[in-house]
Amino acid sequence: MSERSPNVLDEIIDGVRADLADRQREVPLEALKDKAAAAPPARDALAALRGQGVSVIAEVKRSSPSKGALAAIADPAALARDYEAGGAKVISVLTERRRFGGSLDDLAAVRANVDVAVLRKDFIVTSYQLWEARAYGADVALLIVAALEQDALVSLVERAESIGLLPLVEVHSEDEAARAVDAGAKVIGVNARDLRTLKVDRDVFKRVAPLIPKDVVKVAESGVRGPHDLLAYASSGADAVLVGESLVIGRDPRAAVADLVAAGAHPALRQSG
Ligand SMILES: O=C(O)c1ccccc1NCC(=O)[C@H](O)[C@H](O)COP(=O)(O)O
Repeated sequence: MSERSPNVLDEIIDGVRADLADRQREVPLEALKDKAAAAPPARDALAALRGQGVSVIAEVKRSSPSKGALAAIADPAALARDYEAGGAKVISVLTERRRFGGSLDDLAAVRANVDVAVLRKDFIVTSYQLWEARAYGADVALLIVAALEQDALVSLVERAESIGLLPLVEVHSEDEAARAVDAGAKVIGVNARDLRTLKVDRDVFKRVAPLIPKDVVKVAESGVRGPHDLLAYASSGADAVLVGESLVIGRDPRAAVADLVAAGAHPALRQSG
């Protein structure tokens, strides 16, 4: 990446690379590929996200750099089942350990206990992590444009698709959206949170979404506190919203997802699925 001062995203990625080096020493790539080959086939997240209404992607999130500890989540599979019962189309599992308290075991536990597609939400910088994602059951993998040079982004999009993962390519600006489109992303997430500064600006989606082609699924990420935020994102063209914090800190995650799903199902929101 170009010369700039260190920021939160860089710090997270430094930790991710250190943990990754440990795992690569413990589990050779060939062993991971064997595990991926033995995993159940990937679920069709693209079809789920292209369905009627605004889809809800509900996230298993214990903590975050912006807020610290959010919820203990002793049983991520139980939380994911609640999300699914509320109508979530995809479950997002944060697998980063140091700042989010997640793990690949969380991912596997969630995938084994729901019937919907599951997203590995992490800071993916090598194809090894994509093989891990598939080996532990993920159907979708997050690729963050701000964390990748363009050639790396293109090659990770291709590698993800070649091993059966749907890449969700995350952007936070017009330039990043252009890079995601050039990389061939079928699903683009516009994150309201600037991962370098942690500032949340829900208007970013409104600015960036018009630059994304119509046939690409648009996911509005972060800052959804309830149905009113989903409706605002929907009015700017969101096909789906990705929600973490407000679900894990609430008393009834199933009802909270159901409320979002009901708001997103309003026939006036979308002319076609
Ligand atoms: O959540 C953070 O503080 C954060 C900081 C740095 C990098 C990523 C971060 N979060 C990942 C996400 O994008 C969110 O977990 C996801 O979009 C859900 O957001 P929210 O509903 O606001 O929890």
